[in-house]
Amino acid sequence: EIYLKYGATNEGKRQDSAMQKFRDNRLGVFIHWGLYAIPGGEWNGKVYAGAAEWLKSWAKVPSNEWMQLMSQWNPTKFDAKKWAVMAKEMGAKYVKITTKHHEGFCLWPSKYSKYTVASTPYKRDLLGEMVKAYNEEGIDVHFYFSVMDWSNSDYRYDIKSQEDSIAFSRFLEFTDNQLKELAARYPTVKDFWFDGTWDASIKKNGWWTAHAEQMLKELLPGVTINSRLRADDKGKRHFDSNGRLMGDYESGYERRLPDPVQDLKVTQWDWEACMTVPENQWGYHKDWSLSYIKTPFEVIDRIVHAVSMGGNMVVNFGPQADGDFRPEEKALATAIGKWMQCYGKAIYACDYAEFDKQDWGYYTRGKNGEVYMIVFNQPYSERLIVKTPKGISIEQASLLTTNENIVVVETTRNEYNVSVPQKNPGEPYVIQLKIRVAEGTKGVYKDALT
Ligand SMILES: Cc1ccc([C@@H]2N[C@@H](C)[C@@H](O)[C@H]2O)cc1
Repeated sequence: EIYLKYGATNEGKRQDSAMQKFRDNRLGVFIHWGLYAIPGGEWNGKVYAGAAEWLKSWAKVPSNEWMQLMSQWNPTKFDAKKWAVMAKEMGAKYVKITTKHHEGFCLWPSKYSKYTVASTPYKRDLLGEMVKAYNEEGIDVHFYFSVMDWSNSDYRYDIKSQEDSIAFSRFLEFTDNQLKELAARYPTVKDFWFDGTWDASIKKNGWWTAHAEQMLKELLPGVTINSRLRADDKGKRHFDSNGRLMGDYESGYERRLPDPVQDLKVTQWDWEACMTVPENQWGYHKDWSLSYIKTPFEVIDRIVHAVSMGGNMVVNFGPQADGDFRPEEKALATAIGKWMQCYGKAIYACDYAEFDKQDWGYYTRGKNGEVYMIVFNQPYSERLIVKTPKGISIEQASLLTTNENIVVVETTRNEYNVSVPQKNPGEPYVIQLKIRVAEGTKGVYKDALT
């Protein structure tokens, strides 16, 4: 054990009601919206295939030139209520909003920066309108906040001189002020998801990351903070030098997921994955033909995969500069919502089932011990193999949507063939298992002598 002043503050998973709500929410929406939506991946006639919210970097645009985009910021089609209804109909229980991305443009009228909505043709407090509208739909609001701020001349990638150190301490004070401002203006916010915290300057100031976490938790009791903010005394990030998770949930699964067989360690802590629909695009990009666009079932697979391993999934949307969403994203939200309407019982407030994963799909476990089989790959054998943990047997199985009884045949100790539904549902479907914990029953099957 190394003594740490700025290491992990939690021992194991937080068990308070705010964290339980975070966990039970399971499905979130990411909203990446900023000046980058205006050029949409194109600069001076050249279209860049990289992340559209990084266009300033790809096209090497100086900050003062980039911030002139503010004069064009006028999302006349923005309607917070429509955005909230879209998230509601998708079945999202929370929304993570980019309050400020790396570019430094603030979606709220911050008094600590001149780069805010207040200094654009569309003066309104967009963040405030979104918070109100989502909350009115019963949707929790989480704030994405980029510490790295390309618009602030005090930002430093590293601390190599006394001047760097003085400038960066001014920058950290500016950041504290913005965080306090966000907490004061929008006290219903439930979470801060920090990004832009990988630079050496932050790793050398682990104390500040611990202070920022503590400050927000004092201002907003119950608020959750992601691991990505945190660096310990030695600059170790996410997990401290003693291997303990910092923050309240692991947030390293960005556009990737843990392996459901090899990476079961993630079930020991809370975690949240986030994903894009085109591989690289978080912000609005005008040309989605440049990369593969995931189908609704491919997005749903990732949502279920995360929940089956005790994690949350946040699906990204990149609104247009005019404040509307592209048709593909509206269609995706509708398709996910339709599926969640039928099968959400196997997702919301569900967790890792501790059953070994099988080829046909994923397991989740509900609050009352029921186990769900979410079937993505129905085998030609028409039998879904289930191997139960020692001492657990299957009592009964039914199709979640119709309650149709599903035949279960025990094939050997702790192994069963669960039949597929009479009529193929034609979409990923859910079988609910009623399991029995058989205390101490002697198995009827003998081990082979080899
Ligand atoms: C290398 C890299 C840095 C930052 C990112 C940001 N994190 C995502 C959540 C988006 O905000 C993306 O811009 C992505 C890749």
